Amino acid sequence: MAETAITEKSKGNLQVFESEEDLAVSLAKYTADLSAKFVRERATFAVVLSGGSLIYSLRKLTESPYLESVDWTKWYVFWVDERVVPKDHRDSNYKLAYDGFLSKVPIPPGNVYNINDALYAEGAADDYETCFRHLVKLKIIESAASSGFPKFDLMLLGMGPDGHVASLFPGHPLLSENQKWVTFIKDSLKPPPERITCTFPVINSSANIALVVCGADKADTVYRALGNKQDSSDLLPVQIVSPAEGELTWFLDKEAASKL
Ligand SMILES: O=C1O[C@H](COP(=O)(O)O)[C@@H](O)[C@H](O)[C@H]1O
Repeated sequence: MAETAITEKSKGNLQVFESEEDLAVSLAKYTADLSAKFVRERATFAVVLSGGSLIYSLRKLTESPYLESVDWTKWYVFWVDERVVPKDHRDSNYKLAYDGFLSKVPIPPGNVYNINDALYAEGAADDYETCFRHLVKLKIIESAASSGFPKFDLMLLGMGPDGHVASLFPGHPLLSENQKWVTFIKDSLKPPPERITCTFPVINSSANIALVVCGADKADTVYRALGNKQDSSDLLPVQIVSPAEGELTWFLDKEAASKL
């Protein structure tokens, strides 16, 4: 394993890998270890997925030894964001995750909570929030003691080259949404324009967040987020990721970290 650096920063734990392949190996172990911990402690593991390149980086989890050793029956799966398209559409984050991850591991289908693709954006966001509230009552999702927002065990986030996370884009008014758990956007600059997204209070209530970022096209944004020169005005979405009571771990390949 060619891990080049592990350092502690106020911005979270930073892990930089020689290659995306090494990153994927480490991400699988990190996720499997958290799964074992939460299954031991509370008999469930509530995991939130992103779309995009993150799904490819989860591939090692679908292989030995994790395919056999992870207690997949205890997993509950959610999405941090989804595009308002049918779930068999090529832009669907559900389809991406199903094809690249979920179809390869024995998670009970009833534990997979995709966003309702039969509803318009507003309705789908409300419906997903209602689903979260129900599962918090059932204690499948924990509740953050201080805020009452849902506290997922693990949130696996990607980051776009512009610094967006989930469907929370730079400069968008939704960055300051502080009441809703799930909301919608109809003017995403990255297509498709209509999306559903968890809000920052939900993201930042997570017990663990992994920010998984690969590729030279993201190096400038990673530098802006993690480099020494910090500008607190006009924060990028990725700079707002800061779990209040949880742990943030950055998984970077060396291209993404090349400007640090
Ligand atoms: O549109 C989206 O983009 C981000 C980042 O994707 P990536 O391919 O650059 O890693 C993704 O995390 C998000 O879920 C997705 O809807």
